[in-house]
Amino acid sequence: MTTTKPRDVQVLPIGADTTVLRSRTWERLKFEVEYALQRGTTANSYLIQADKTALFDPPGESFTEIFLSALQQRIDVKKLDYVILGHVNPNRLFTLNALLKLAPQITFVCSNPGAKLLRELFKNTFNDTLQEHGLKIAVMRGEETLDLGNGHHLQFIPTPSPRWPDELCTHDPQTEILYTDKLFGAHICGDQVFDEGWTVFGEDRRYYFDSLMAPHARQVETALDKLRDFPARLYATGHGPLVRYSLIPLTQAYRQWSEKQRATETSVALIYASAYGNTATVAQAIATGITKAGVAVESINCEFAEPAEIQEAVEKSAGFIMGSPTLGGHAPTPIQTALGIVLSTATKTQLAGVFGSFGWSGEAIDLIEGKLKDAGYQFGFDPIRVKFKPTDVTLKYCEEVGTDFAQALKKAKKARVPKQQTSDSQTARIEQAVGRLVGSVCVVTTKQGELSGAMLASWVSQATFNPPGLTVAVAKDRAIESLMHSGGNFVLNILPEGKHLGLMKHFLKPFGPGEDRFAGVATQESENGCPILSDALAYLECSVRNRMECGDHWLIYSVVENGKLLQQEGVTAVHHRKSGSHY
Ligand SMILES: Cc1cc2nc3c(=O)[nH]c(=O)nc-3n(C[C@H](O)[C@H](O)[C@H](O)COP(=O)(O)O)c2cc1C
Repeated sequence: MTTTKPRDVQVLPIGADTTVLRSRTWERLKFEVEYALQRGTTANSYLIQADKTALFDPPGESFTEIFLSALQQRIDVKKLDYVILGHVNPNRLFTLNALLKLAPQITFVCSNPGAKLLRELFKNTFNDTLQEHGLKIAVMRGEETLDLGNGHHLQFIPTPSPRWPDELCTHDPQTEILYTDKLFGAHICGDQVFDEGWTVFGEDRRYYFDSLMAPHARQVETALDKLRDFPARLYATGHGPLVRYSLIPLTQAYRQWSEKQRATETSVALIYASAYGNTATVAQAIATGITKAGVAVESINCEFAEPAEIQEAVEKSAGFIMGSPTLGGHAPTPIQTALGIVLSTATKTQLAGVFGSFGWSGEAIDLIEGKLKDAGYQFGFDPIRVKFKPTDVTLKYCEEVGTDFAQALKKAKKARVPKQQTSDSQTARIEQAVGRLVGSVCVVTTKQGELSGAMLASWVSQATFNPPGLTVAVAKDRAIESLMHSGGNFVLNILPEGKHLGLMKHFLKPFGPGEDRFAGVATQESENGCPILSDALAYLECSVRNRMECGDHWLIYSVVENGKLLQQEGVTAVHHRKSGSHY
């Protein structure tokens, strides 16, 4: 999927006086879970040229130069009136500073928390520009409007969430374009600007939602309620295709996915603060791991949460995890306040966890760990200490930690709830019958960059002749699941009858987060870069084409691109079971 195409800016008119400028990268932009599908992304900016000129969401630093050059070919940047910010982030600052130097008259338009952050970021990073030009900011709290002329009388809708406390959507009644910032996006790069044939984006949109929105599903629902009042022909998203053809199904899907999170019985309160985004990135990876195990996450950004909100989230959760950066040898004040609330609210049966990003000493993590330990809480995992920015490997580790944490909560709950005396001779009969389905004993192996994974699989079946294809059912909470999205490669190792028990035992044992699944196992590398088990009967090199969500599993359809018999003699090991409710 990766290409070496250079970054560029794609420009297209999309409505009266309105143009989209899509800063495109075909490569993974950052080491954050949301970019893990590696399909590149677009940072979408928009320009309205009416009596006044407004620019929405200039892109981050890696695009500054090409973006400004594309912009200057279309407008006289020196005359730009407004820069509207769907959210403020440090990465965008570089471009904002360049714009301000070119056009000191610019008024920035953002929410109240956005304005605070913008001032702080300029003060810390570009104080010279601040001193020279000052910073004109129009704060939009929801009542105010901005008239650009020609009917572009903009209305603003604050949609705060723990991840983007300053998020601000904008509605233009003239074009009926709703500028939705992070909502309804996808990290995918291509020539297609709109979402015609939108079902092909289904997997990317769902992945984007799961990694970015699911941990604050409650706030997503509030945002949907607010946005419902604004007629929209187009969602002008911050990333990926603009939403024109799937307005209704995508909005419904967001509603449905959010409700599903909220209806989940077991939840984890994920309480953190993050000055520069690193702790937030770790929090996101942990949250992804928790939600994929079927446990909900209630994210709390301490800096923007009321004490009552923290208390309520802790009270209703089965476990809590706290994350903090270390700044000046301390945990930031909001973390210290939140820790006090947690200590006075959480019961000792609630499982705890601690993480944080630090530079050199990491006192905040020690402080939280020490206080929780002294108070007698049990930890679901050893504190995660990340030096500055997490790497790909660290994020995968955090995701697996999150999954294990969620599984421990589910196990504890199961132990507490007495087994229901279900009638159910009928159920038992079905399970016995389903158990008579058999499958080949296989091991799925994969390697992507520094990340690798393996899983014993017997729910494997040939699915097509042309192209040669097969399906594998992968439980949603499997660690390998996140490496088996469309475009990903794996090897299916088919084990020989009689010699399969050793490998079966090895791959069935529980692995800790980040543990090497191949230690002590003879392997060689396949053409697609994944491990082949040397003792397999045969292997198939597969490429994932699509995934179907089926209850607690993903059914993954893949095309076989290469394969070989490793042993001429021998037959396939077959897995016989007593019940269809177990593997
Ligand atoms: C002003 C400032 C003070 C810092 N003080 C410390 C410190 O005392 N000890 C430490 O380990 N790291 C320190 N750091 C490094 C941060 O902890 C590190 O950058 C971390 O990744 C920030 O996490 P965040 O992105 O979630 O805010 C400091 C960083 C800054 C900018």
